[in-house]
Amino acid sequence: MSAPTMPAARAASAIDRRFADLRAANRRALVAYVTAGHPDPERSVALLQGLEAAGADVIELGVPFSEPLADGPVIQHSSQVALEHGVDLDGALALLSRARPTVPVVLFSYLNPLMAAGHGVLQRAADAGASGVLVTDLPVGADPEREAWMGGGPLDFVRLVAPTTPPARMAEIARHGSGFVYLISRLGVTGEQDALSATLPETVARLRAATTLPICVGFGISRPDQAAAVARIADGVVVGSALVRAADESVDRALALARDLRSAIDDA
Ligand SMILES: O=P(O)(O)OC[C@@H](O)[C@@H](O)c1c[nH]c2ccccc12
Repeated sequence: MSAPTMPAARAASAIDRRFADLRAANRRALVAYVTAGHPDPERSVALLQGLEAAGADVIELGVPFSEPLADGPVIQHSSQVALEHGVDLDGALALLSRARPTVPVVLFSYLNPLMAAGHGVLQRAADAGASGVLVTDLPVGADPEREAWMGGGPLDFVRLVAPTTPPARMAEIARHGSGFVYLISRLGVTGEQDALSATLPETVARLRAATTLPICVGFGISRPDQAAAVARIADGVVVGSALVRAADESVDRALALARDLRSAIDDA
């Protein structure tokens, strides 16, 4: 059984508008992942506020979770640190509403914290300033009722496609999402890699044929040259672990990396 398709008449969201503006300017998005509450709540707010000026077009705000199974060591550690600072889903929303970044924010969460928070959580997230939600462990068709909940609320529902996803399934996934489609560049967990997957351009082309949504690629992109290579084939470049690792040193380090990624993407 598959989940209901997104309503066709959905009004343009902040994410839609951002990608439309980028397309009109022939630019690609820098999508910056940070973990809420990492390296500590104060610096997390500073990071959220600084990322736009540093060139981020969309922020993925990770909700700290005790079993982050899709995440590699850098993001796992950041999640642990944030939890030690007492930042959970409610804490993440509180930090977001304090920071109020003007770029669209996608709340990145495992299903469990959202379930535990109950039905009003999507509206609370929207009130705190989120424009979208991505649930890392809720694939299309897995749980139509919960998917209808996620997709039927005030937030864009961003879905994940893997390099192994067959073309027909890519189209189905995209139909059940909104905002953009997140293409995982390779199998495995999050984390920096020396080389991009050689088959990435073909995978992006296949996804392109399956959807009109913007395509953002993440997993293993950490350096400006890698970001530039992805910017030549996709609509957006997601960088997580490299920014989180830089934030372990300082907020300035992370913002400097964001600026370097931005200029590489613009020059691509
Ligand atoms: O860390 P990387 O390799 O740069 O990849 C981005 C990734 O961290 C971010 O989008 C993300 C964080 N946690 C996730 C869980 C599933 C999918 C994606 C993610």
